[in-house]
Amino acid sequence: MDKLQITGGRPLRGEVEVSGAKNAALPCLCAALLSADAVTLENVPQLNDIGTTLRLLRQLGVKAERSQAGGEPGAVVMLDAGKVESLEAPYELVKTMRASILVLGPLLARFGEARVSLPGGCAIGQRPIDQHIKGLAAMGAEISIEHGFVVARAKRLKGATIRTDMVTVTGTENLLMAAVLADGLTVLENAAREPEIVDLAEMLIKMGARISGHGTDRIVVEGVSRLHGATHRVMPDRIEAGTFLCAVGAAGGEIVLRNADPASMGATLDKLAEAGVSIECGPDWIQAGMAGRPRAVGFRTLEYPGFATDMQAQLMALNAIAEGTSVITETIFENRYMHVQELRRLGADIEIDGHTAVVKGVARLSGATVMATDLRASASLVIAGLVADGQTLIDRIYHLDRGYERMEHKLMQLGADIRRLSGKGSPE
Ligand SMILES: CC(=O)N[C@H]1[C@@H](OP(=O)(O)OP(=O)(O)OC[C@H]2O[C@@H](n3ccc(=O)[nH]c3=O)[C@H](O)[C@@H]2O)O[C@H](CO)[C@@H](O)[C@@H]1O
Ligand SMILES: C=C(OP(=O)(O)O)C(=O)O
Repeated sequence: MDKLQITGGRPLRGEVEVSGAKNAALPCLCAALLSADAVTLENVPQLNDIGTTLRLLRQLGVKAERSQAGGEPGAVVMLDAGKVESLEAPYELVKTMRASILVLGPLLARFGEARVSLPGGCAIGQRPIDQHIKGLAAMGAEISIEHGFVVARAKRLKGATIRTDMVTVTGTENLLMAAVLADGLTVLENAAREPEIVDLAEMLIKMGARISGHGTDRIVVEGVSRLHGATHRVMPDRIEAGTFLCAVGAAGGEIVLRNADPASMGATLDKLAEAGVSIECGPDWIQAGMAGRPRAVGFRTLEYPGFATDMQAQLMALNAIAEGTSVITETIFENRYMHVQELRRLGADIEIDGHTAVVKGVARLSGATVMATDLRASASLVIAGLVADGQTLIDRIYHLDRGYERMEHKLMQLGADIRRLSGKGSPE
């Protein structure tokens, strides 16, 4: 398994390109299943999760080709779901990536049947899919759990008013993709408002879907009988961008992020400004600088437009070396503090009490060997490693590779002393 070796203490200086958003690209790739015509996606990041999704789509019979656009960051992916041969998402692929559940809505809506392996629990929490199932059942699907698979059938889905018990991002995406081909009107109440939902809705609209209210908590969909092909550019990754901003806030220096979407990053930008990071934004760029230690900033994770749970670990790493004490509350996932014990190995002073973490900023961290436990936990260890004295070795970075494109190259470009040590053996 690959490891990252970081020698800390260098400020970050220079420019980097933000990649396309993983969490927008994944549903957009699955949306290609909704049409028999070809769909082209631009600005698709090169990530393990994208590779897994393409393998899954190919297994279903979708023709999927990716090519690097000349001079453009990100890749172009062409998808043709004209000849879907299988309606089953197998355990081997679903177990490595929960977002595989996003094929359920499109397969059921277009083909009247789908079998998707149950994703199971994962490091950051239980993450059940009961709301996806409840919503599809409300649209008339017969759903059962058989041999570890969700088996769903419906001759044609019927529009319905669905109010999910909590705000769920992939739940909203699955129901939205199911509703676009359903018979009649669907109203999604308590819908997620994340920018990635808006990106997906915009792609579906280009394919001929009739959707309004995306970006609010009430999405209205008027079903159509078929969708056509389209070309769509995936939005920039607000979590990757926020991770680089936390890195410069902790390590110091001055960076410019290109191909960013500051409009989708309000809560993160506000918190970093509160921490003392100087921030200037244009329509698609962010300049951020930091001299000296940041100030501690408390926060609660919330659904969009609140502070994203996917940024919690990275801002905690910044707080670990800040002046003062911060109180952090994780409200979305029940087990998203796995990075804390690893940050402690680097010298951080963090106490956990239930959903709350109290972080007493320390003046210095010291390099050590640590283990990545999930995607954003890995990113927080990278940030801490950039600040720590001496060498930090981060093991199990396959988690990082799920969601960050060429992270070590981008950090190297900014002057960090970081390198990948290739190891043998593939992760489970
Ligand atoms: C691929 C993708 O876009 N992943 C993101 C998505 O995950 P994901 O869509 O899986 O997260 P959800 O928004 O669904 O989860 C929110 C909360 O609702 C619970 N829940 C959800 C669905 C359900 O049927 N039942 C249920 O109880 C979850 O366990 C969690 O506690 O949103 C999360 C919250 O912003 C992000 O951290 C993930 O990066
Ligand atoms: C938790 C995340 O992703 P996923 O939902 O794919 O596990 C994430 O992107 O931080």
